[in-house]
Amino acid sequence: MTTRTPLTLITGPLGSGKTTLLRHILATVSQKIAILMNEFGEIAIDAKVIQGQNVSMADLGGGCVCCSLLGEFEAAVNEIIETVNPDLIVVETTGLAEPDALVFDIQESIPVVRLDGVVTVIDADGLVQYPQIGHTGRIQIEAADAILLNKVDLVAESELEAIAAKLHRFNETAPIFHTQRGQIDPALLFGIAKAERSLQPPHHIHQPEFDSFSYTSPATFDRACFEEFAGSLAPSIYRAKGFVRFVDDIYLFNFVAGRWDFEPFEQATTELVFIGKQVNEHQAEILQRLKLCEH
Ligand SMILES: Nc1nc2c(ncn2[C@@H]2O[C@H](COP(=O)(O)OP(=O)(O)OP(=O)(O)O)[C@@H](O)[C@H]2O)c(=O)[nH]1
Repeated sequence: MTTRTPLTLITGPLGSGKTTLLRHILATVSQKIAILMNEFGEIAIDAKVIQGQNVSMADLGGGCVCCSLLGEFEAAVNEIIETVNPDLIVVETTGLAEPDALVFDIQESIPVVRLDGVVTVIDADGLVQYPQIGHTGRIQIEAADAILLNKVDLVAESELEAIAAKLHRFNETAPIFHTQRGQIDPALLFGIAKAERSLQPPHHIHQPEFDSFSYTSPATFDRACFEEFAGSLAPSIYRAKGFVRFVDDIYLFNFVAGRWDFEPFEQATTELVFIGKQVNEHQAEILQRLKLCEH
């Protein structure tokens, strides 16, 4: 009998810390890992963030792996096993993905892998700002074998208890680990799949309420102008990410629910993705404001 390659699924809402966790896993796990990335925006920012780390990776393009890209997903899994023969496969889904269809597909249709666990990363700060857990968030929590309640540095201890209790109502069995920047012993994330999992195919009608658009530019940006821009983005922009070139260097820019940060990052040019509800209403204004920040 051929052995099935263990496959771990990382899911969780937009900007909750999935790529940060993946970077931590890649930095701390010695086995040969292959990564499958699925991103929502048309520019693959996360794939570029991970690429520098000398790891085999396949990128599943813009869209949601949970429905329209299932065929591509199966093909990518088969190809990565044939070409790289990894010890482990880790899949990062978009924050908008509902993982139930994917879990079903992995168990039923891809004989070369076995589901090793579903890890759901939750943004504690996001849940304080937007306490309502929507349909997609609920499915992500229900599917979890382990939940990382991440960004605990941004939230008071008393609020964390209430959030953990809320998560527990949707999933009574998954352990909840409090983390900062995904720092956790990776051993707690592998070999954790539930023995019993519903094998009903989900009736999946996925209608993401989110849109995205992107922006690329060969220009250098004025940092103060860009920071003012980031500080006054319309509240409907929940997530923005990408690379920005300032005079001194180029940075990875991450914006989630009104908070943002920069990290020096080697990249050639400025490219940004904006994600939110009805973002297209703000597209023209955002592009115009970015133009004004170009040197
Ligand atoms: N303060 C704080 N920031 C964090 C923590 N974990 C991640 N972040 C920041 O949150 C932002 C988003 O992190 P990512 O890892 O890119 O989130 P993601 O879930 O991969 O995002 P999407 O793929 O767009 O859904 C980045 O600015 C991270 O540095 C944390 O524990 N504390």
